[in-house]
Amino acid sequence: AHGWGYGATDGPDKWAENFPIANGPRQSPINIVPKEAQYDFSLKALKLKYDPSNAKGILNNGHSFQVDFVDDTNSSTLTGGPISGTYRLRQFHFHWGGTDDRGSEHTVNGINFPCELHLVHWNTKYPSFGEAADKPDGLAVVGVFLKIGAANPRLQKVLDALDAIKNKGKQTTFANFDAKSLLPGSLDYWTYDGSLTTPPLLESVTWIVLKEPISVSSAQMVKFRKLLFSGEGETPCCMVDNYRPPQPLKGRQVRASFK
Ligand SMILES: NS(=O)(=O)c1ccc(C(=O)NCc2ccccc2F)cc1
Ligand SMILES: [Zn+2]
Repeated sequence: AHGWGYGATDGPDKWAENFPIANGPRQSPINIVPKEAQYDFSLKALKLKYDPSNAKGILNNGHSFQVDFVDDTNSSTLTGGPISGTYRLRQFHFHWGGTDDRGSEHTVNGINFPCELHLVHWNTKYPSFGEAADKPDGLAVVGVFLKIGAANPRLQKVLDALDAIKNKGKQTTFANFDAKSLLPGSLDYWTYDGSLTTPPLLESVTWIVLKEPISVSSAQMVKFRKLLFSGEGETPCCMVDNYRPPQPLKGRQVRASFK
């Protein structure tokens, strides 16, 4: 079966067996080298318009947890930046490590952050997320690094919901959440053409990685790590290290929206 995970037998080094695109030309994540990123004056400012009332639920999908949004109207959208047209917010989720020294998917000059937030959007030129997910311009994901520091009050509502979704497959309602509150002060970004960082690893993502991290405390990271990959009644397996390591750039250009 297409069971994949992050363990020794089903982790990133094994994904190419069922998903050969894992060795494709535009895989994600990557290591970002700021000095090698080209400043592009034609890149527009990111415009993120999120309606808190679109938040629907929070789900443990066995690989991460995600907050899902109602995406049947253009009330929560991403425009501007490197993309053309309008992309709708579908969900956000995180990747994190077993300790504070690792966990992010993208790295900067080889540095890992303890956690990375992904806000997933799909191009409304296609009728649905599923239709957009395998098109070269189908998806746009905004990546935000989390850096150990002061506790982040904006994360607290998300973290407090995790006790209710400890096991794979559990979900609960999650209403009235402003995803914009998770963004840093600056929307300066790096951008490059990439892929989903989990199977099916589709090469359909315009990546937009913000330069400025948001804060998270060590105590808050402990809460992420209380989640389980495993389902109820299965041998408990802590949900940690659910990140893919950086992939070969294969000649791609990383552009910067800032000097
Ligand atoms: N870590 S990330 O790159 O931001 C990422 C974002 C979304 C997905 C996803 O939706 N997978 C399920 C899926 C894939 C394709 C079609 C339909 C799906 F539901 C996977 C990875
Ligand atoms: Zn992700």
